[in-house]
Amino acid sequence: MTSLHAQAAAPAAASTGASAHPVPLFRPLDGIIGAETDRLDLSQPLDDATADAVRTAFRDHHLLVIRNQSLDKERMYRFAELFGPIEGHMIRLADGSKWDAVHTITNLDAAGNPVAKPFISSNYFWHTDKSFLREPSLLTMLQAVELPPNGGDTQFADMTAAYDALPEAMRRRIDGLNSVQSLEFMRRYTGSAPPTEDDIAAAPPIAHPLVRTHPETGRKSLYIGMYSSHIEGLPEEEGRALLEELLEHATQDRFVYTHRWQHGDLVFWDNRCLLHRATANYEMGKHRRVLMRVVVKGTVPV
Ligand SMILES: O=C(O)CCC(=O)C(=O)O
Ligand SMILES: [Fe+2]
Repeated sequence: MTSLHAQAAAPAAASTGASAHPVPLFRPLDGIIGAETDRLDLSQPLDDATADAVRTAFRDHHLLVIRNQSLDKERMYRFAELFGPIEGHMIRLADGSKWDAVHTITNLDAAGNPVAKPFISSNYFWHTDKSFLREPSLLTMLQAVELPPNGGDTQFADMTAAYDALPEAMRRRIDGLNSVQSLEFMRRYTGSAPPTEDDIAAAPPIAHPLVRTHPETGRKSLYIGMYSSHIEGLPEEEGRALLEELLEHATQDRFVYTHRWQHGDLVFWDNRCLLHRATANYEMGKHRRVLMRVVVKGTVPV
């Protein structure tokens, strides 16, 4: 938590005079996770030291908020690339086309009018992006483009803290178990349209560790959410009950940070150790909510 403050030099762009104790680039948010800064301008490429400071802050805080940005697709893509290769998308739009690497998520219909039920309604359930893939998403980045006057928050839950807070007996019970992640299950669970045969063929159900070790911090966290269908080797009902119990535990208020979007916010988070969900706390059929989105590809969970 504190290593960033000890190590990071103030970025050149932000230094306003020599100081023996440079002000840290990011300051922690007043929640369980996350840090923010208003001292970066991502419209220009970052120098190496600043890029390193941002990556270190990401490792330490798992969720970063960079205020006052207005990036085009190209700049957002370039910034996200500092964290790894950019993920392609399998989701098809109504006209058969696929999402661009940098795409938008909105509550707007094809004519640009707000609709009460947005295109991806499963985003309102706790999840970690693409956990049904062999190599699930590492980092998801959103930039506010249009916001409702109030609400439209995004929530994040800290799966490392949730794991640490489990009773010893439960940790012993779940260490070493695998959960099966399934797109088809998720669509049923969230009441969304069933996937096509092609979608299922491209992403058949896959087992991932229920307790995942973060490749950079070495810390264990729960790897659960709406794609988690059942537990390998357990009767289906027992596995479901366990998954529901863990999800309920892990999404208690004490593990959750609610991001109240401000104009100009660029927010990105670590899917390896956080769950997230959109919230429907605004008048969806009346106000526009548009966010730009890009995702960094991850590796096989261990
Ligand atoms: O709309 C939101 O607040 C979150 C959407 C989401 O789940 C995502 O971008 O992966
Ligand atoms: Fe998501």
